[in-house]
Amino acid sequence: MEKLLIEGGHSLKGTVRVSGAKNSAVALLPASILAESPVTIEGLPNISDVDTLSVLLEEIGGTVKKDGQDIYIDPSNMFSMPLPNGKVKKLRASYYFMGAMLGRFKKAVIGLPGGCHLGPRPIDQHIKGFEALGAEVTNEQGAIYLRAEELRGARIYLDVVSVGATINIMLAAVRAKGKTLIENAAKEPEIIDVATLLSSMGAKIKGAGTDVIRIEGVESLNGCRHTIIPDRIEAGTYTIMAAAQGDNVIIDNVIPQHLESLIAKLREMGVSIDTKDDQLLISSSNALKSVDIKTLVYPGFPTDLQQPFTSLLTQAKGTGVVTDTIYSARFKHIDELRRMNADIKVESSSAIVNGPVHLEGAKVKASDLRAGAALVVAGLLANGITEVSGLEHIDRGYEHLVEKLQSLGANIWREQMTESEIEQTQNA
Ligand SMILES: CC(=O)N[C@H]1[C@@H](OP(=O)(O)OP(=O)(O)OC[C@H]2O[C@@H](n3ccc(=O)[nH]c3=O)[C@H](O)[C@@H]2O)O[C@H](CO)[C@@H](O)[C@@H]1O
Ligand SMILES: C=C(OP(=O)(O)O)C(=O)O
Repeated sequence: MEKLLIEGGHSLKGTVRVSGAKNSAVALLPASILAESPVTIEGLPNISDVDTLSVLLEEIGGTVKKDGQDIYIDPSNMFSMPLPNGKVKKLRASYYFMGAMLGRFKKAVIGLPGGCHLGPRPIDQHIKGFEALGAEVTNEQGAIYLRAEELRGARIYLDVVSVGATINIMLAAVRAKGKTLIENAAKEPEIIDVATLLSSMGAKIKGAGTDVIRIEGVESLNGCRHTIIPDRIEAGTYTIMAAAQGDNVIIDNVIPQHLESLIAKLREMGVSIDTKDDQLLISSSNALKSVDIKTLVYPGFPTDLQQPFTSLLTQAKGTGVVTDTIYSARFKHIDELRRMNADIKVESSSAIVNGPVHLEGAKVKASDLRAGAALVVAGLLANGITEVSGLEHIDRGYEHLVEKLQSLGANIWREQMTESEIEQTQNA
């Protein structure tokens, strides 16, 4: 087991290239199950969630070959094997196996998903959608059983705007008989990316990226080649790091429109950001002013950037209130930031951040993926050395974090943990 060490205070300068989007990748890979000939996905990030899903695709009979950042999946010999436990529990997105296997095989047994502990992560809207399409869904000892004689198109209104439910229902509905309407659908760019892959496979989908998606089911889907979109959350994380500690940083391979809410908030704080076709240029920031943020569904401020943004707010003058309306308990990073001298308190679903403070290096633990990103932002700013454990969370979503930050001039490295350190973090 490794830990991350960061010596704070070094400015960041130069160009960092953003990888393919984790939250697209985790849906595109299960979507390949629906094809009956090979699918190639280009530009996948090298992260552990992609590795876990690749192994799951092999477990159900797929042939998976990785070639750098591209992946070739031959789904022709896949079958509906139950996946009740094990790797399924390692990540949230294993729930996309439900929609994809239901679509192709009309049956699936999938364990309840894992992923970051952000408070309750219900899947009632996914199940409501599957049932509307004609599936019988039961929960037996922690696994979801889905069966259908046939899937029939339906009109499905989502009670909450959910990325996961929108994608999962799309995956099943592309193979249902007739027309499906998903109303109050989520509009995140990752949904458009999955719809683009499915359309290249022969699916008939209109309206992805709006709140009404229309799908006309087809008899079969074929293989195709697809290039993934850049990761807006990784891009946003480096943009926040550049705002915190940068001296002319270029974020390359971005779709700037995907980050409008973040860019607007950073500008409001006094950060100078220029946008080009596929780049963001962040000049060195002077005194930062506090702002309030509220996480919302896209195109609102993303919940996944709330945690790293909180670390930046510790450097701003005044009081900033961070409210998470998507995951109201996504504040496990706050105690760790306090260890580093941050002045933050949590009240209900908000964190109240007073700044500016001098952060101090400390031994801290990443409780989840973006909490880890928040601690790295803080470590880059802090006096002395910050040690971050819980790297397995960060590795789920950030490709080559250490190398990318080193190339920008950060003093950051990984070290093996001793037996007693491992014991301490496990008991913490
Ligand atoms: C809308 C939103 O910001 N979604 C984020 C959410 O997606 P993720 O797919 O995890 O969450 P959803 O978009 O599905 O859920 C949004 C909200 O709806 C609730 N819900 C969801 C499904 C359901 O069946 N019932 C239900 O009540 C969730 O508890 C949550 O409060 O986390 C991902 C990982 O951090 C992010 O990349 C997504 O951008
Ligand atoms: C919480 C996240 O991932 P997951 O939903 O896969 O746990 C995330 O991407 O910030």
